[in-house]
Amino acid sequence: MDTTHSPDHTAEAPAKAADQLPSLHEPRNPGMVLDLAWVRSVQANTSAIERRAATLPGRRSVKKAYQAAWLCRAIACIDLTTLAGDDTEGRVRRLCAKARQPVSPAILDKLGMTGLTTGAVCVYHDMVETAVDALKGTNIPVAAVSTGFPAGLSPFRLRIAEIGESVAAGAREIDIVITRRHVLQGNWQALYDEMAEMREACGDAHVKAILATGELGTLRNVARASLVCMMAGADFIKTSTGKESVNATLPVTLTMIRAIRAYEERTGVKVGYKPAGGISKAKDALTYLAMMKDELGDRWLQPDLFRFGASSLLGDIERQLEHHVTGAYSASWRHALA
Ligand SMILES: O=C[C@H](O)COP(=O)(O)O
Repeated sequence: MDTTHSPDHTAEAPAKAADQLPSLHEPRNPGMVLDLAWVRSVQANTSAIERRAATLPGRRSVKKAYQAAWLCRAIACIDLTTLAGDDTEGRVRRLCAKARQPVSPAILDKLGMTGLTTGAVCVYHDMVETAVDALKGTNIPVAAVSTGFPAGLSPFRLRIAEIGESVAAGAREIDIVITRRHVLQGNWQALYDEMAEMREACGDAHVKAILATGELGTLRNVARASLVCMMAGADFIKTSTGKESVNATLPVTLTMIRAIRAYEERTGVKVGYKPAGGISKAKDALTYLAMMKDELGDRWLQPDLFRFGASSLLGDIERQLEHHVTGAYSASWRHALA
């Protein structure tokens, strides 16, 4: 896999504000036969990847109006998430209200923006119906974490059945978790078969493959698992459940998005990317967006190809936007839910 550095670009605003985003939809990833020779040939130069990841935040600086535009784009790409054992219908309905109107109308008005929503709402299967109901009249999809999230170790037939139930309940996106053991044992055929069967169970719902990268041991494993999941038809590859001890990181992101680039170069198919877990600061969101732009180009700054999996990021972005238009920071408790 190519690990050469892409050239830096001047940090500039995303071409269009969120309310002017065209409704883009790539054809779904049809997958391909498992190419074991390709998988086994993939390497990851860990020290080069870590060096590159370490320099990116320092080289990036977007200010003022550009920063506000980038932050609005980040909001449009958030899978606004609640995945807690004590989730209630009330919490999910409040989250959905936030997804419909992520920033106060007064702030949006000053930014000259309308129609901004999050990319999706992400919940456990049990909360899908509530979320679908709360989002009626919008085009915001509900994403369900199915397949025995977060460990993914329930009996396989139950994981497949859970996907079917989430789709029947109205989920338009399914975040599945892979069996880490298959990666750790280099059992690529088993990973491919599992992923392909899960994708089939999703039907028309788009499928995001959660790799749980913090449990895969090496960046080489991350790169190979990314490729196998794409070969088996994943529409998105996603870093983490948010429940591992290490979740989304920049080195993992570089590794995964370079796998996406290699897959596109070989097949012509664009697969989406979702970093998830522990992304809670606006400045981190900007770093991720800059990395997507550098490595994959502007097309991957759209919500059909890029999402943040995040439960608390929106609150910090909202504070930054409020600061941008008023010059003052509000207390973080004012943005408690998201
Ligand atoms: O998929 C999304 C993650 O579970 C959210 O993680 P977070 O609560 O650390 O933002």
